[in-house]
Amino acid sequence: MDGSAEAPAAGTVLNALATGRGAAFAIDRYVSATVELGGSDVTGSVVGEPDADTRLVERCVELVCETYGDGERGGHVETESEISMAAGLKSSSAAANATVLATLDALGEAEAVSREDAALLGVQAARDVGVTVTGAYDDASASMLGGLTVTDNERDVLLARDDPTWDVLVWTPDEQAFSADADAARCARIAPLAEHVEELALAGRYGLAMTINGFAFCGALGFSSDPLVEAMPAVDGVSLSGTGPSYVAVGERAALENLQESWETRPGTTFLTTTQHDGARTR
Ligand SMILES: Nc1ncnc2c1ncn2[C@@H]1O[C@H](COP(=O)(O)OP(=O)(O)OP(=O)(O)O)[C@@H](O)[C@H]1O
Ligand SMILES: O=C(O)C1=C[C@@H](O)[C@@H](O)[C@H](O)C1
Repeated sequence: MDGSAEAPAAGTVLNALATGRGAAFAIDRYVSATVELGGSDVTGSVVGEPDADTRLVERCVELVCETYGDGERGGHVETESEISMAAGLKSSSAAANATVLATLDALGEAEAVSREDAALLGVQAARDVGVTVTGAYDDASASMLGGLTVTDNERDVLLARDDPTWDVLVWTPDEQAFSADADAARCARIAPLAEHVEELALAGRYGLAMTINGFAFCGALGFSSDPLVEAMPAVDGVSLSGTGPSYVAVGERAALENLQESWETRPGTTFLTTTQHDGARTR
């Protein structure tokens, strides 16, 4: 009983740590998962990361087997990622989505379960193992469904989904920032700005929404706003992604290539990609 799947990473339009409402968009970089069911224990590994914390993906396998299985209890999950962990690019949501779909694939149930329900199992797993503040259904839904989603993470409700087509530039500094360690109390102080970002996003003004989000959350979480100022006004939108440390900019390819020359003088890595519209899939 084997299964495999992949799910895209994502960037942020609105960080949900201020109000519980967030927005994210899928990008064309992937986390893949392969699952072999059997035995009585669930184990996990991450290719190239022998010390990685695998509790999230193991919990995903357990929850899928409990919910949709026929008595299966054990198995092994291995993930492989094109993006760094704890970089703000939603690798946890993508790993959870890929693992949930791969486990459903192994059970022969991948087509019988809605993508929203599959994403919600990953959200539950993330809450169970404590790697999220709000549950991050914004990140999980963008990765599972593709495109851009706006969600209420307190009620786990999808408020809107859209398909903007952008080129995307990402800069990931040489550091990690785990979402669960973010200062949620400081984020709550900027709630009026987050409410404004949400209104803009629900009105389809994604670029301005994400740029205001960027300045607000750089302030709240202690990241530099210099990369945002450098990016404006040539791009459609630019923000800190998630709880950092990555920054994402969206817009026209030529403007992003110019910005890449400036961002890549900083320590870390940059890459150009695009929005992704199809979401997670079995392989
Ligand atoms: N590729 C992966 N494979 C397995 N587990 C992963 C993977 N990526 C993330 N995780 C799990 O998610 C945990 C928390 O990740 P974290 O939320 O900090 O990262 P992120 O999703 O990259 O960041 P953000 O939510 O800011 O985008 C990790 O400690 C790990 O347990
Ligand atoms: O852990 C969380 O709840 C979150 C983490 C970040 O990715 C945020 O961007 C997201 O909106 C919520």
